[in-house]
Amino acid sequence: MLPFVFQKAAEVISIIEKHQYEAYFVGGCVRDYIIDRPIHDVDIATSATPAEIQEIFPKVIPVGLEHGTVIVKHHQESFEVTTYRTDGTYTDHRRPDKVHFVRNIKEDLKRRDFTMNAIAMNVKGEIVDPFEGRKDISQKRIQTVGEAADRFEEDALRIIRALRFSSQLGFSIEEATKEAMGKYKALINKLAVERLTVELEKLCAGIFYTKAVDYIFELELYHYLPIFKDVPLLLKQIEPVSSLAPVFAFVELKSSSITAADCVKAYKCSNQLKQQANILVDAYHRYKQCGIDAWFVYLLPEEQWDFFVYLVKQTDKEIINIQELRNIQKRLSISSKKELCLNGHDLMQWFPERTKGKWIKELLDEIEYQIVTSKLANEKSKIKDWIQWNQPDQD
Ligand SMILES: Nc1ccn([C@@H]2O[C@H](COP(=O)(O)OP(=O)(O)OP(=O)(O)O)[C@@H](O)[C@H]2O)c(=O)n1
Ligand SMILES: [Mg+2]
Repeated sequence: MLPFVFQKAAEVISIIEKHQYEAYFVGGCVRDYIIDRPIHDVDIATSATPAEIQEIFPKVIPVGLEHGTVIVKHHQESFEVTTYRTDGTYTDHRRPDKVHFVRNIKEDLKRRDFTMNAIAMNVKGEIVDPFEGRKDISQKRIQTVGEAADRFEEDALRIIRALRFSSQLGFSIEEATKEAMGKYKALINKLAVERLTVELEKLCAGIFYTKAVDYIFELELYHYLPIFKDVPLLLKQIEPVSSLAPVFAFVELKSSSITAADCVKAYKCSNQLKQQANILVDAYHRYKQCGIDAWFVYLLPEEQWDFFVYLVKQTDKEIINIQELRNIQKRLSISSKKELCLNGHDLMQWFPERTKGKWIKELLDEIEYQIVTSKLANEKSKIKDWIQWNQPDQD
C-alpha cells in the first residue's frame, strides 16, 4: 500500500489510465519514497497531452502549457500533471526553446537531471528505472542521466541542484558529473537568479550542508554565487537553517560592507524576507546593547525566535535559552499595539487644543514602551495621570 500522500494523486492517475493513457508518479516524490524521506509534493507524468487532460477532468488550470504542464483540481486538491516530453535545445541555458511531447515514459525520464530523479512509479508501486537510479540511491551517489556535459549545458541550474541534493541527502557526486560541473560552471551566470535562490535556500537548509560546501570550494563554484563570491569564507561558517533571512542577517553582521538588503536584492527575494532579515539584524544589535528584556521580547515576533537564537550562535557562539524568552513573554502586559487601552482618538480628545500631527504617534509609541516595560499600567486613568507629568511636545 502506497503512503497516504500518494493516495489522492493515485486517484488522478487511475482516472487518466481509465481513459487509455499512461500516468506515473515521477521526480522528487519517487526519489524520496525510495529513500524514505518525507514527501512534500507529488508530481505526475502522463502520455496524455494537455488538451487530452483537459478533456478528462472538469477543472484544469493551464499553468505551463508550452512545457506540457497543467494543474488538475481533484477533490479540492491540486496536482501538477506534465505530459511526457523531450526537451529541444536550450539556447539561452534557461529553458528549452521547444519541447516535444512523446508517448513513452522512458523518453521522458531520459531528459531529466539525475538518475535518482529519473525514476517513475505506477499506482501499484511498480517502478520504471531505466537509468539505475535506485542503484545510485543505494550507493548514495548523484549522477546525471547520460552525458553530464549535455545535462548541464541544457540547464546549468542542475549544477546547483547537484549541490543542494548533496546537502539534503548527504550523497556524493559521481566523478564525471563533478568534472562536468566544474567545466560548465560559468553557465550559472546566465541563469535567472530567482531559480538560483530557490536552490540556495534548500542548499542552506540541508543537514549535510558542509558536504555541499566542500564541493563548492573544490570546484570554486562560489565565484558564481552572488554575494558569496565576495565573502566565500562565510559559506563555511553557516550552519543549516531553513530560511535565507537568518543567512542574510548573518552576512550583514559578519561582513563590513554587505547588508542583508544587498543580499535580498542580489537574490531577488521578497519584501517579506527583507523585513525578516532586518528584524533579525535589529534584534541582534538590541540584544548586544541591552540584553534580553521585556521590550526585546515584545519587538521580536515569535516566529523569528529560533532564527534569532541561530544568528547569535552563528555570530558569537553564544547560546540563548528560548525558555528565557518564553518566560518574559508570559509576563508581558500586552502582546501588541492593538491591546493598548487607548488610541489616537483618545489623545485628540485629551488635547482638544492641538491639531493632528506626528506627536500622536510619538506619544502612543512612548506609552507603549512604558507599558511593556512595566513602568505604566494599561489603564486609561493611569495613562492620563502619566501624561500630565510627561506633556508631549507640540509638532
Ligand atoms: N533543472 C531541472 C529541474 C527538474 N528536473 C526534473 O524535474 C523533477 C522535478 O523538479 P523539482 O520539483 O524542481 O525537484 P525535485 O527533484 O522534485 O526535488 P524537490 O523534492 O525538492 O521538489 C526532478 O526530479 C527532475 O526529474 C530536471 O530534470 N532538471
Ligand atoms: Mg518536486
